[in-house]
Amino acid sequence: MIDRRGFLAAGLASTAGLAVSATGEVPSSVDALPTEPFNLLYAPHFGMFKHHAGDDLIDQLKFAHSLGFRAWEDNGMMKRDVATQEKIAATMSELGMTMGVFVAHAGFKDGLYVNGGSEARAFLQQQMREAVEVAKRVNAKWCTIVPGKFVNNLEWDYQTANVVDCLRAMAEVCEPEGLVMVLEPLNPWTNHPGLFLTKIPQAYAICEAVNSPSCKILDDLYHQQITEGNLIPNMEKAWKHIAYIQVGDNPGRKEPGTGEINYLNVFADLHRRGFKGIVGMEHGNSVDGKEGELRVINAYRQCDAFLG
Ligand SMILES: O=C(O)C(=O)CO
Repeated sequence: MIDRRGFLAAGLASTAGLAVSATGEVPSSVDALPTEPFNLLYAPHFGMFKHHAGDDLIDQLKFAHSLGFRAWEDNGMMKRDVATQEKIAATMSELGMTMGVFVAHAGFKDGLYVNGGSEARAFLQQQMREAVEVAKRVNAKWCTIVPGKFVNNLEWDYQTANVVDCLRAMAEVCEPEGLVMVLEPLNPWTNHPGLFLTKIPQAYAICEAVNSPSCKILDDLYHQQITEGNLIPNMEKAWKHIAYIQVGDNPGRKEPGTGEINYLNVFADLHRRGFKGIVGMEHGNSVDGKEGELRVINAYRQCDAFLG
C-alpha cells in the first residue's frame, strides 16, 4: 500500500516543495516535498516511512527513493531470510540506492572481546564469515561492530589489547572480501552503560592498532554528542578512520532539528570534506504517523540546504 502521491505526483512537486522547505514549515503532504536527490547519502531504515508507504519493505524503499533518498540501512539484515535479502538488494540496485550498515556483531551482554582468547577469536571469525555472505548478497560494504562490555577484574590496557586481537582476527576474514567493519562507540550516560567502546579517540587508537582497511569507525553523532560533544573538531581529528556517520538529535534521539545539534553545519562540514559515504538516520520520528514522517523528510531537506 503506497500513498498514491508518494510516487505519482512527487515528480511534479519539486518547485513548490523547495519553497515550502525553505520556510521551515512542515508540508501537509508529500506532494509539497522536493524529489531531487539529497546532497548527501542519508539512509533511512525500515519502518521510518511506513505510514506513507505501508508495511511492504520494497514499497518503503521506493517511497524513500521517490523523495530523494539514495541510501538505506538495516541493522537487522542478518536476521532476514535469504529471499528477502535478495529482493531488497535487487530493488536497491534498480533504484540506484547504496546499502548502508547492518549489525554484524554487537556484544551488548558480555565481555567476549575484552577477555579475548582463541575461542572468542574463532567465534567472532565465524560471525564475520556469516556477515560476509550477507554483505555479498545485499551489496553492503560496511557492517557495524559493538565490541561488548568491559569487565572490572582486568586492567583496562589488557582489555584494550584483547579487543584489538579479536578485531584483527575478524578483519582477516573481511579484508579479502572488501567488507569494512565499522566500530561504533556508544554513549554510556543515556543508552548503554557498561560498554567498552565509548569514545572516538579510543576507537581511533584501536583502528591504528588493528591497522586494517577493514577496521574503521562509525561515528554516531547522537552518541558522541552525549559522550564527548565537540563533534566537528573530533571528526576532524579522527577523519582518517571514520568510514560511516550516523545521526540523531539530542536529547530524544529523533530527527535533526529536535534537539541541540546544528546538523546544517555538521552536514556542511561533511560536504566540505568531500564525504561520499552514508549518513545513517538511526533515530526515531519525533511525531507519530504521516505527520511525523513529513517532519523527518522536511528536517533533512532543511539540513541538506547547506549549498545555499
Ligand atoms: O544501539 C544503539 O544505540 C546503536 O546505535 C547501535 O547501532
